[in-house]
Amino acid sequence: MTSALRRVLVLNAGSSSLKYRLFGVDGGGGTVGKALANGAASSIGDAAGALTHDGATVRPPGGVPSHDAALAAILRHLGPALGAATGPAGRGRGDGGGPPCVPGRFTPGVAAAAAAAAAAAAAAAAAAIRAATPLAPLHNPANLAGIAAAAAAAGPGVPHVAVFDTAFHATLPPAAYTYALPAGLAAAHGLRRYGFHGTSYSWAARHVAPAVGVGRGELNAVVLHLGAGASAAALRNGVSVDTSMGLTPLEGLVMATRAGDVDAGVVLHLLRHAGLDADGVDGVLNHQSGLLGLAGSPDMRTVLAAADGGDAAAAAAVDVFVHRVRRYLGAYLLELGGEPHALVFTAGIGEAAPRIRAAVVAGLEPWGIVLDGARNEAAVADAPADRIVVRVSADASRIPVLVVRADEEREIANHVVEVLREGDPSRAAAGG
Ligand SMILES: Nc1ncnc2c1ncn2[C@@H]1O[C@H](COP(=O)(O)OP(=O)(O)O)[C@@H](O)[C@H]1O
Ligand SMILES: CC(=O)OP(=O)(O)O
Ligand SMILES: [Mg+2]
Repeated sequence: MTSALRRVLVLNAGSSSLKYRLFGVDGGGGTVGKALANGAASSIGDAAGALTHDGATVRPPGGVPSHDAALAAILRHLGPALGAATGPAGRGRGDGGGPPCVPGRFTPGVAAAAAAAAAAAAAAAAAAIRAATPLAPLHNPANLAGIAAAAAAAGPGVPHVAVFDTAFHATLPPAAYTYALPAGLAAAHGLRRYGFHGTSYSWAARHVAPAVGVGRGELNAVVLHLGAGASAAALRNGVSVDTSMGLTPLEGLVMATRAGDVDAGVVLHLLRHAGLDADGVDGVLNHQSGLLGLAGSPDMRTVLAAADGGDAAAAAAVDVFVHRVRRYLGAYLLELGGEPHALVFTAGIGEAAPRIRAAVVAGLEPWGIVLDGARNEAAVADAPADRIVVRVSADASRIPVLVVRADEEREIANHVVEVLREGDPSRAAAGG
């Protein structure tokens, strides 16, 4: 059965991006192989929005207005490759045909979170994902559109798999996932911390463990996923034991447009005294806050450049961003007993902003964290393109500081191959 699995198309919708990758599958369906096509829509909703296909970038006038528009453009571009991969309509995986189309990274419904597994995205699953959209309003609609559009493009008989961004955090202990709300109310509404960016943490664990010479099941690490959406996680024995995002991807770190942690009293104050209703508060906290709210741009590159140019608000935004990351880093170092195998930076800012890395670990030498200035400045731009883990700490650092090139698309494909190899998606190994 699995020998027919030849291609996996991954669609990965972030809050500001829609990345895609078409993978070949090697070893009779067993392992994810070469990327056959690769690209992204970036800065969606911004005038600077762009589409990149296999390294060539085009900037449509006015940008890329929405995830729907991004998806349409990507499928238009992929048309020939998809056709070649799927063969005539109706030829599915079972008869030598096409790719499972894989819209990735959903937030689950409550039941799916408890089951903690990647799940088949049949119509019922799509309905469950739709029902969970209030928990991930920035992500689920884009991924649901991905299912529909990919189904239309690939034709019948091609399996679709949803990989849940929360599944990796199914191991959170109750002390970490419980909100101190009335227990009955919390149970009735599924109010608990779920955590997100699981695909990225799963990828980081897969590669950091061998890099520091331990088995994946032994790895203790603090991982900082700093992208447009940002979160932190503490991994003990290879699994998540704490994370900064909560019921929704709004809690925790300062993000591009999301506030992260605020006193819940702020919400009440805005409702009672600022003339806002629930949608208005949603708009403020999810879309107008974070770097955008503090500094006028959601893009850390712009904010850093403005800070360099003497913009006090931009400099303050960087300080708030870093302060919040350090608060979680300190907590997670304590939680892991002070001596994890690694401190890991990953995602857009984590990979490409040496200054942010340096600020996050400044003064932590007494805690065994010593950056190497030159390595930090060079990473990861100067590392070979196929190097996933780059060390930026000094040799004397008791805790290695590593930068991991995030590859959520390949990790999604890894999970898909695992799911389809199992045959029964509901028995899939937790991941994503
Ligand atoms: N050289 C850089 N310096 C600082 N920030 C960067 C750099 N390159 C990218 N970023 C930031 O990374 C973020 C995007 O990260 P990414 O993980 O791709 O986001 P998404 O959550 O949309 O997947 C953007 O906010 C951008 O500002
Ligand atoms: C879950 C989440 O916030 O994702 P992203 O960082 O892609 O916005
Ligand atoms: Mg992301």
